[in-house]
Amino acid sequence: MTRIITSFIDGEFQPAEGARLFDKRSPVDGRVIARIAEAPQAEVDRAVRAARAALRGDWSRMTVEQRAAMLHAVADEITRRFDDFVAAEMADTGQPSHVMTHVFIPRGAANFKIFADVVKNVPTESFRMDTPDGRGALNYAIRKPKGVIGVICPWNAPFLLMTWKLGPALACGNTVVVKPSEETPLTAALLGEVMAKVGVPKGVYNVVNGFGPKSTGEFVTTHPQIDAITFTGETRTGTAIMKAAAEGLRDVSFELGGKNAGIVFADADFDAAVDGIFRSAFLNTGQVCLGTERVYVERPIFERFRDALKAKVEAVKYGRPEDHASTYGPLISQEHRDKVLGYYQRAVDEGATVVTGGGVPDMPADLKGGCWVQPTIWTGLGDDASVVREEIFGPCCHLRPFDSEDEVVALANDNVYGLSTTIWTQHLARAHRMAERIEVGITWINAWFLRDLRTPFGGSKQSGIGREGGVHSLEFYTETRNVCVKL
Ligand SMILES: O=C(O)C(=O)/C=C/C=C/O
Repeated sequence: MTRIITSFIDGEFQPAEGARLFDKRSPVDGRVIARIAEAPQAEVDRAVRAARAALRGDWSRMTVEQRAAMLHAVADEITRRFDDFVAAEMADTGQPSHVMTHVFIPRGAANFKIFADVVKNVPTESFRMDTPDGRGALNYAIRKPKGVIGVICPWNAPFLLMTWKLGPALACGNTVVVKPSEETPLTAALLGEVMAKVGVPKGVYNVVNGFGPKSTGEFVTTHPQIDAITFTGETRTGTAIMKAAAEGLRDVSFELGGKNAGIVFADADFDAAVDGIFRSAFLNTGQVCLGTERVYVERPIFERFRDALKAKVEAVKYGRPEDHASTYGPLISQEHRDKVLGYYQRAVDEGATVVTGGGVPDMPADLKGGCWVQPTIWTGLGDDASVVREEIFGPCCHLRPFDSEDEVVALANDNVYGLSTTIWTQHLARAHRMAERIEVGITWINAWFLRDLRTPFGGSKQSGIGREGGVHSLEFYTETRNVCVKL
């Protein structure tokens, strides 16, 4: 019997009777692994009303300490059900177990803990002012929840990215209506079980599944009782959400697309740089917004680096995620696979040298229905080639030699996106100079995807709006009010 996932509203999963169901297929082999209830407008409205009612209920009467303790309890329950979350995310995404157990799922608990601790320790400001009568006045700021937050989640790191938004949203006393990607509904549903188990007041956490335009996503972002919208995903979708948010003047927090540069200088720790660029280009089958799709290598080591990266790519092990020997998974869907293969073809049409990959692997019969593509490396393209400029969001990268710091800074900045960069050099001063000059939100030096959750995180240019992380998240998830008392 195929599992049915329904909306989670006001602390309960909704009945499936009468719901319009759509298939969730495994990216590994194409099998239907669940049927998902698409939430119509009326159900989204019920979810928003439940979230609004919860704002005025027990949740709003909790002290910061009580709310923080409850979020720690959520984190502990996630940890207790760690294997269930790993299994659900593997089923949804097809990504190998080590990616889940070492990278994505541990962040679920961490994202709740960090913000439970931030809200307990963050100061608010106060100013004592002098007045003509000599008696003065006292100003102090207070932070209030923003209200009902619409959380629109992506499919590439579903649980990590959903909880990255839920942690601060709930820690600040808001309530949420979550719309997972239609590709990856399982962990959001599982989190509903956790919220109920922990005793998070009904209506604080609500989940409605469905699609984007003219479906659940649009119903959430256009709902007049949604006070703010946070979204991680493609820039084009972000633009549409921002237009919807303008009606009613709702605030937005966006982490959007990227065309991130990897930069390797000849003095880099060679093996570390090869490993780092390999991870940044091919982890999660290249489906990471922070991932590297264009690699600039200082000319003296270009061929050696190209050959070393090629060897690592050709050593990946395709396979089912639950098979611990697997080191490489499928793309999320046939639609996305077609998009990536379209870029593979365009690269060849534009004259690329295909160093490795460029097509579809010959999979065993039981996996032929999956969304598999070969990890791919190109060289030889001009700086205006589409695979050098446009976000592909797949397991591919273009390598280009460079000769100077100024040249590679100009190359890295020559893009509409500005999310992240990973730079490999042992020249300390140069590393800091580069970090100053490259127009991105996050720069890693001799590292990639190394995350301190207290730091400001977000994109420049068309890679996003706002910064989340540590105290920075409070700017979006609270309203700051000033009180001035005449003494
Ligand atoms: O590490 C994070 O907090 C985060 O947002 C990662 C984003 C990955 C996007 O694909």
